[in-house]
Amino acid sequence: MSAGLLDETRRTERTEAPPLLIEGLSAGFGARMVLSGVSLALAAGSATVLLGPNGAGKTTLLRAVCGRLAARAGAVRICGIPAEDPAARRLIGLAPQEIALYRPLTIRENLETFGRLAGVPWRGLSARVNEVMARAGIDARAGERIDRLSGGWQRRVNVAAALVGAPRLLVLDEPTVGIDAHAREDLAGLVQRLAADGLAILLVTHDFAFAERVANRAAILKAGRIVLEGPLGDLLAERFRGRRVAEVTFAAAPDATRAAALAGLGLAPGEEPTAFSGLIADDPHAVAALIAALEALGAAPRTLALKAAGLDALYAHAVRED
Ligand SMILES: Nc1ncnc2c1ncn2[C@@H]1O[C@H](COP(=O)(O)OP(=O)(O)OP(=O)(O)O)[C@@H](O)[C@H]1O
Repeated sequence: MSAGLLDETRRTERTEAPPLLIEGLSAGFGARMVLSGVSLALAAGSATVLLGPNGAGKTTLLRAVCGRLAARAGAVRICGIPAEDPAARRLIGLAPQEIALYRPLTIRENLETFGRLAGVPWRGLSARVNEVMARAGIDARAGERIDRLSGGWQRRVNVAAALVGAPRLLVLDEPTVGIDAHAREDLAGLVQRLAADGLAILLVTHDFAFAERVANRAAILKAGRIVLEGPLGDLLAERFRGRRVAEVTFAAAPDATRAAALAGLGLAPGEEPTAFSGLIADDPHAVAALIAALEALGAAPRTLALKAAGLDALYAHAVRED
């Protein structure tokens, strides 16, 4: 086979290989293993949210994906290329949690710099930067310095910087930290467009509402293992068919005894001390029975709302289960 044909064959293999394939990955630091037997595949055009409690190993997994942590067992491949190969690194766009931009430089200057770092040749750089700015909706302010931009704009540029090298896999680490609702909507739209363009997206976030807007798959990591993974709609249907989430608030925070009694009714504490929620059957009798049980406890609810189980319920369910 000629060298040219071999190159062509390799290229074909690479384009057909999934943007991210993790198989049986175990990795850690020194004697401490953090990830055990993690497998995950991301197809082109899909967006996967990776969730997990603090310390579950999300950042460690991202490090392995970016080739910055060697596998003890298993493998990570980017479009078929081992993650530790520099060629794989060039196929990944990473938008880190901390805004990683040159503050005194303009948007355009930042993107040109990131383009050079990502190996974009000089000749195509300007056109590539223009294309990315248009895609990210930031071209109108191309000449403005980063330190003059709002948090929301800085986030958009942070994502755009990850796109200049024309990656196949985009990794977004907590992209909604520090931005307002409007900027969050803009960002959600951008991520959806990027997935529609064929990028594979790996999103790490604690922002369930954002994740629900943009992700079509979810993976939940707990103590270094994937405990749940699949299409979001299927995961929700499998676990919550015929049930809804009842969100209850009380006039005052229940004491420990009453909280224990509420737990007995399947109601777990929410973020506010007066808020509790739990799953109930999706029928009017179940609601009436819950209200009667609460009244019997002397804990008549101030409000009771029913909603479809979403990613937050799925996460709570998966993390609680052993
Ligand atoms: N450089 C390191 N050396 C030793 N242990 C580490 C190192 N980095 C992380 N760990 C440990 O690995 C475990 C997983 O950490 P990791 O940061 O991957 O979790 P995480 O899911 O990203 O958590 P968080 O949501 O808090 O960011 C933790 O117990 C952490 O202490």
